Amino acid sequence: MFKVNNLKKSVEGNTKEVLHGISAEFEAGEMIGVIGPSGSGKSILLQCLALRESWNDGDYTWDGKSVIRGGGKGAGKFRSKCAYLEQNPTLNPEKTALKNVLIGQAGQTSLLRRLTGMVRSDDYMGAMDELEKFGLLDKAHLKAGNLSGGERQRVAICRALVHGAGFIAADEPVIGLDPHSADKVMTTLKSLCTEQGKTVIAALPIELAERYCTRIWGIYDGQLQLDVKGRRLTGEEKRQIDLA
Ligand SMILES: Nc1ncnc2c1ncn2[C@@H]1O[C@H](COP(=O)(O)OP(=O)(O)OP(=O)(O)O)[C@@H](O)[C@H]1O
Repeated sequence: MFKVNNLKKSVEGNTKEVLHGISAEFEAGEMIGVIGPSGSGKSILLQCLALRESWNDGDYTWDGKSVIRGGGKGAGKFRSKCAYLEQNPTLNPEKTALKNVLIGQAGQTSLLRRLTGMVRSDDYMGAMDELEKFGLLDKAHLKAGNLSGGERQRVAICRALVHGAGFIAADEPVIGLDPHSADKVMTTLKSLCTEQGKTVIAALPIELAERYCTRIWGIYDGQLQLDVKGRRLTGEEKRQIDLA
């Protein structure tokens, strides 16, 4: 179980608090859609939960173990189990999809590996297996720069999994994609939860959160205003987070 208690985060030299004490518990296998108006704190919350940002106050535990009490970046073994997917994944456009998967993401794999690109043959097989699972085998040897947006996002998901992510925070992972590609990415994320017991927390438009997620968090002004099962939200619920 993951538990976050009274998480507070300030920016601009700690002069502006943007998360005002978020508390929640969630389980492995959940797919949580985070919705809320622009500037409400969705991205920064995801970055804290994926240990890409430090926070100022509050505890965060995984199965009762403190990730870093009182906030902090770089919680070693925990950090390598989390992946953070950005809107436009940072793949090296000059390297193949396979190589991008193998080398890994900053924060999840060592700098040495990313600089030298050195990998073992087991890793190669693992990466090819993962690419195949997501229907990307025929793209493995294409340069990432020549892939579509949806394919790039799915390569980034493969990369996260190959490097051991059990927890994936995704910041608007389908923004700018056509509906078909968006559906493929969302289905991929959902299958990680239902079939592999991974945990996904994604900032999403309401309609996608309602359609794909098992749970919905509504953020308004740095606070968790809404925490409900994944379903169509009522007008009143949308009004609570100013999305009516
Ligand atoms: N590095 C930073 N420096 C200063 N302010 C920041 C920083 N990061 C975030 N903020 C502020 O924190 C608040 C929350 O930002 P965040 O990006 O988390 O919002 P969001 O809900 O993801 O918005 P959007 O939907 O537009 O992406 C905003 O007021 C934003 O301006």
